[in-house]
Amino acid sequence: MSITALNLSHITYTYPGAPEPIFEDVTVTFAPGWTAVLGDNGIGKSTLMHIAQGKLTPERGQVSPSDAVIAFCPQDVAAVPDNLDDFSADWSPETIAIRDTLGIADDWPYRYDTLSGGERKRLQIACALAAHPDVLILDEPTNHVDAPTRNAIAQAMLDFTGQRHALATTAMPTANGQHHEESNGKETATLPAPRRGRVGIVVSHDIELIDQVAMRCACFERRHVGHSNITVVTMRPGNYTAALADATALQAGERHALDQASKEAARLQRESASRRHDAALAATSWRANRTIDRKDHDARNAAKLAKMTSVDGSAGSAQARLDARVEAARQAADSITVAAKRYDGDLAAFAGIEPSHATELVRLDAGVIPFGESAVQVLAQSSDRVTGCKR
Ligand SMILES: Nc1ncnc2c1ncn2[C@@H]1O[C@H](COP(=O)(O)OP(=O)(O)OP(=O)(O)O)[C@@H](O)[C@H]1O
Repeated sequence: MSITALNLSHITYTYPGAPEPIFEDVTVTFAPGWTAVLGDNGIGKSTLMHIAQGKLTPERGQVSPSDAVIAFCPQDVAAVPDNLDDFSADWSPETIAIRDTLGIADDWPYRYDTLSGGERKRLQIACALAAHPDVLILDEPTNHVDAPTRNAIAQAMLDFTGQRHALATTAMPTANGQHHEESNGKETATLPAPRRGRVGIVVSHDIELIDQVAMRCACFERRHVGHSNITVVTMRPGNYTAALADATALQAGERHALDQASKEAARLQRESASRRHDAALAATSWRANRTIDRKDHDARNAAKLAKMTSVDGSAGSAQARLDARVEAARQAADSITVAAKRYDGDLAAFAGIEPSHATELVRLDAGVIPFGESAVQVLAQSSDRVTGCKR
């Protein structure tokens, strides 16, 4: 069978006892050809692969098509392939081609326990390929293997999707001392389109492998939106190098957009606070006007102007409009998602702290603010004077 894609739609999953879901409403489509799954340790790559295979059932969401044949090759080389016996007896042309590409010696299926780690890995992958799945998931297939083995694995992966292409070759020794022509990984052509409706998914941190085989990268990322972090999966075209360039450019743009939106929200907030302050002063001045000397025309005119600009209805509605703009600007800033910061030991950079250039940090109305057993008293007409006092 051949499939058009493996679809994971609106997946939500929480491990039993975990305080929050590891995924919430995650949707990702794996098209034919190889997709590299990238992301930090512990972000949930293996978990999503278990959901794809049906080993874990999501609380919400579906995997389709439900009848796709999915083979999984685990990271652990100790895991003996389920179909090892079938493989040992399979001498079909397709399986012979797989044996040749991966340099599988005839006796290997009969002595799995005595094989080296790299040999077991090749045999595990050969068995998974020999099952002719619609979807093949490889979990870290090149951990602890040498360069010739990695290149043999890459070539077998490309054969699976019908994407073998011209690579320079080197001789790879097998356990029997035979020499086997294998790729040295130097690509001589760009990756051709897959010729079969077969989906390959490789979870890997091996940049060289990903650059050799991947048509696209499913990037698992923690994203900061509003006031929380969520896990999203972003599909980026191309191999690791292309996906990294894409992600870097996008992140720079997002950070810039967030900075601009945050600055605009802060500017409007300052303007709103300043107008409130002016309005409060004007109101005070208007009340004081009653006691201004009749002959002090300057003072009386200033007080009248203050009333007109601040305490009448139009000033009130202008303030309301400004407050609405402040709220809209805040919501705009909150809706921008950016890559969540990772803590690398630099607290100022992690928390986004930088010295303020403002001459005024806070302006408080006069009064007393309860503060635990103490209180903070703000003196009238002196926004720069704040004193602490016992209640
Ligand atoms: N059975 C489980 N019960 C509870 N939590 C689990 C279980 N299995 C995994 N986790 C947690 O889920 C998170 C994701 O794990 P997962 O193995 O999917 O990550 P990963 O991206 O594949 O990591 P790595 O790159 O290190 O292999 C981790 O924090 C892990 O501790």
